[in-house]
Amino acid sequence: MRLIIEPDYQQASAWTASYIAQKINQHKGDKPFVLGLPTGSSPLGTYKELIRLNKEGKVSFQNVVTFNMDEYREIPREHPQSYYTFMWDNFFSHIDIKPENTNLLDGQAENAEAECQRYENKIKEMGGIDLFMGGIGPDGHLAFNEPASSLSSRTRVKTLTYDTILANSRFFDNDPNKVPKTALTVGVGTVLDSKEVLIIVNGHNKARALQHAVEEGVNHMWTISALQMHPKGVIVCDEAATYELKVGTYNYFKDIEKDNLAPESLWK
Ligand SMILES: N[C@@H]1[C@@H](O)[C@H](O)[C@@H](COP(=O)(O)O)O[C@@H]1O
Repeated sequence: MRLIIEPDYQQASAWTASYIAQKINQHKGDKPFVLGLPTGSSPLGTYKELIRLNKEGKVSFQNVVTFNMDEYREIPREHPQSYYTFMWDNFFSHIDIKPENTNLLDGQAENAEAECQRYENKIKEMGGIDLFMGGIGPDGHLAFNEPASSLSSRTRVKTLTYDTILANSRFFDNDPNKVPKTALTVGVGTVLDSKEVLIIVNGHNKARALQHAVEEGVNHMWTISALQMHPKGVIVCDEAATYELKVGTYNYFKDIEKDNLAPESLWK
């Protein structure tokens, strides 16, 4: 696993966006580049940077297909807090992606199981995900794979924990009762099948999760820790998220990454 420690959120976002843009630009062949995407506040800075790079002509999404991680059930996709709305408001409508190349789970599907299977099949049809970007919750959940989710899980319906409902209530007038109680989510196994996985971890409230992800063993109570099993896992974090790491761990990753060219230098 690589751990990239950037001084602050803005620089972590710039690093992530440049890395993704570089991967898209390096992609060869007729097959589109397949990108997995998250919602939440963690990726917002990355989306802003990718929009800028797209507008400056440094990266194009014409040959990119996206799959989002998750979607709430119980609210229609037109709802201001649906992940569909989030993606169009914060990313898709600002870049040159073809609308038919964006994939999101249909949270309103009557047959949720069939919808999840359709999603898994579609990912397979596209040849798998080249790069899955993600964020994590304070309890280390990846997508909506709450603590104790199977680390080989596939796309399915999940019930949200009260912690997650509370954390996400900030988008629902701070009222936990307004937060959907269930969601459709890709599984940990779905994410791990991607050729590469990049997770953004920022802020003090993620420090405990980062410590478990990096320093503790693989454990279903911290589903992000499954990244340790991935041959190409990258975590990009800010300084604030490192506060629970041992000084030795922090110094180790700072040291082994110090000579690696930061991808943002490509754009200067
Ligand atoms: N399902 C999403 C996750 O995919 C996301 O990583 C998490 C953290 O969100 P934030 O980035 O806003 O802290 O929130 C939700 O629970």
